[in-house]
Parts: sequence; structure tokens; C-alpha cells
Amino acid sequence: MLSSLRLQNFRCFDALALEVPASGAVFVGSNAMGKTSILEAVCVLVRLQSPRSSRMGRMVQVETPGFGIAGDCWESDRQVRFAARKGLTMKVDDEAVVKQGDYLRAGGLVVWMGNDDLELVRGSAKVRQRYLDFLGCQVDPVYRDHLHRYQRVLKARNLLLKDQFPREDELAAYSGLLVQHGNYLTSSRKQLVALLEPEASTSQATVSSCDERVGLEYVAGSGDDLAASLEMTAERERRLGQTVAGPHRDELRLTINGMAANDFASEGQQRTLALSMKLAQGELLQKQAGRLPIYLLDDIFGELDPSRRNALMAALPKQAQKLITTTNVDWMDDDFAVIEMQSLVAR
Ligand SMILES: Nc1ncnc2c1ncn2[C@@H]1O[C@H](COP(=O)(O)OP(=O)(O)OP(=O)(O)O)[C@@H](O)[C@H]1O
Repeated sequence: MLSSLRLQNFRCFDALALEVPASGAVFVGSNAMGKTSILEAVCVLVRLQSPRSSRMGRMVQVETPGFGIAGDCWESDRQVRFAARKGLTMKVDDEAVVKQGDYLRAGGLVVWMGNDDLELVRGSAKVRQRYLDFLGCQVDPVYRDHLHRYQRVLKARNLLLKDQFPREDELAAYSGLLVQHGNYLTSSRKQLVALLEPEASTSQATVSSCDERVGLEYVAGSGDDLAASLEMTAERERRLGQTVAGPHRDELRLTINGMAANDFASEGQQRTLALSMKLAQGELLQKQAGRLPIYLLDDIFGELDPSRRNALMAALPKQAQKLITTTNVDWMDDDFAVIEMQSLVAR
């Protein structure tokens, strides 16, 4: 749980300091007032990553050297600073933490729900991979190490494959590492998907109030055995100059009542499924990590009809802290603390 947040040179904010109630808050204001930026800052403070941008530099307020985010969360004072020259630095209770993994291990959990979540159903396989990775990194600290190493090896291996005459011994060394980290990701993602499926079905039934069966099928981009797949695709990857087998080619197929959700489901069903996937993420985090995540809900209510809106609010765990952004609160009947963006004058 987050009890306070302080920002410095973060996106549109020169400086900001606010107290956050235990049950959460609703940030209300017109467009471009910085609502999403506040939720994004919370996500960076807790998980060292943003759902909006993979580059920390983008979050630095223009014409300033770097940003700072700090806050009391889970009973410790956490601080994250970013400057182009120094990169990301972290402190917990004023003590520097060198490794991001250590910072994250002792930190909190997050579920992000945004209005582009529909991409989870309609978008490319990469979006669903990122969804699984965001969950995997939170339930299993080792997952993050394997993911980062896999991504680094993949990049280096692809560079080598672009070479007209790649060195065989170098390629073999990269293949060995790719298999080692790839196998870990494949088996973890497979397990996550098996655990997510029943949670997503339950959430879908709750939010849609219909008996819709949700199916999640994990299709491994490494085939049955990554080492064998690399051998089989050796000629093709030399021709294309890139690695064609491995978890970066994973797919997570989503179905409703047995039919592909991206092709056959209505827009309403797709939106509900996207919400259900996020609710399932929260349920799994709570079960696997034994703690409640913070729910960051960025402007999602405008797209929902009143019945789904209410069903979603009811489906969120009562005890969880929820930070919500919206342009108006007319629809809200819950007694959430409302924070008017205009009142946050220290910008
Ligand atoms: N790095 C940056 N430096 C300075 N300003 C930025 C930076 N990045 C974004 N902004 C500005 O911050 C403002 C707030 O953006 P944000 O997306 O947080 O607003 P919002 O209240 O969520 O808007 P909406 O309701 O339209 O989603 C925008 O005007 C945007 O242009």
C-alpha cells in the first residue's frame, strides 16, 4: 500500500506531494492535467517500469536533467531517481539499493488497467507476451533475470546472424544461452497461463454476467524443444538474419466459448475479456505472492457501460488500494476520496 507520493521533474510535474488514503483515490480533471502521469509514477516507484514507455528518458520533464519519485509504500520510504548520465538509482529507507532485483523483491505489486487494454485481445502476440512478463516478474524474481538475459542474448544472436559469415563457435555459445533462458521462460509462461485460465473465466462471468467460457492457450514459440527447433531452423534464420524460434515467438490464444476472441467476439466481449485478463492477473498475484496488489485504473470507465462499470468495481478486491483516473465522477457511487487535479497546484 502506498501512503504518500512525491514527484520531481516527472513529466508535466515540477514538484508534487500528496497523501494517498489506504483505500485509494480518484484523480479527477480535464485532459492533459497529469492524471496518467501520477499513476505511471506509482508504477515506476513500485515496479521500476512504466506501462506507457520502455524508456525512462521519456518521463523526464523536458529541459530538466532527470526525475525523482519517492513515497511511503509498504512501510518503507522508497526513492527512485533517473538521470540520463547515471541511469536509474534506488533507495529504500535512505539506503542505496544497487540491484533492481533486490529493490523489487522487497517491494509491492501492481495491476495496471488502461483504456488500451483492448490491445490484449486485438493486438499482436507481443502485447500478450508483455502481459505474461509483467505478471511473471512479479510472482517470481528469477523470471525477470531470465527474461532480461534472454532479451540480451537474442539481440546479440540476431546481430551475429546478420553477418554474412557468422562465427560458428560464437553462434553455438549464444544458442546455448538462448536455450537456457528460453526454456525457463517457456515453462514459467506455460504454468502462468494454466493458472490464469480459471481466474479469467470467473472474472469474465462476473463482469459480463453471462456464462461465457474463456479459453487461454499457450503456444510456445520454441516448439517442443528449443534446442531442436534452433537446429531445424538454422538455414532459415541465416537466410532471414534473425532467430525464428524461441519465447519471443510465443502466442497466447484467447477464446470465448471456443471461438477466437480477436476474430469472433463482439467489441463489448473483447473489452470485458481484457478487463477479465487484468482481474485474473490481480487474483493470481494475490494467490502466488500472498499480498494484495495496488490497482492502477487509468481512465477505463468512459469506455464501459454502467452495468460493466459497476460489475468491475464490485469485482475488484475490497481491501485492495485503488488509484483511479477519470475526467468526471458523475458515474461514481462509491465513497472514494476524490482528488481534484486542479488542487494539485505545485506543478
Ligand atoms: N516528459 C515530459 N515533460 C513535460 N511534459 C510532459 C512530458 N511527457 C508528457 N508531458 C505532458 O504532460 C501532460 C499530462 O499528460 P497525462 O497523460 O498525464 O495527462 P492526463 O491528465 O492523463 O490526460 P488525459 O485525460 O488526456 O489522458 C500532457 O500535456 C503531456 O504533453
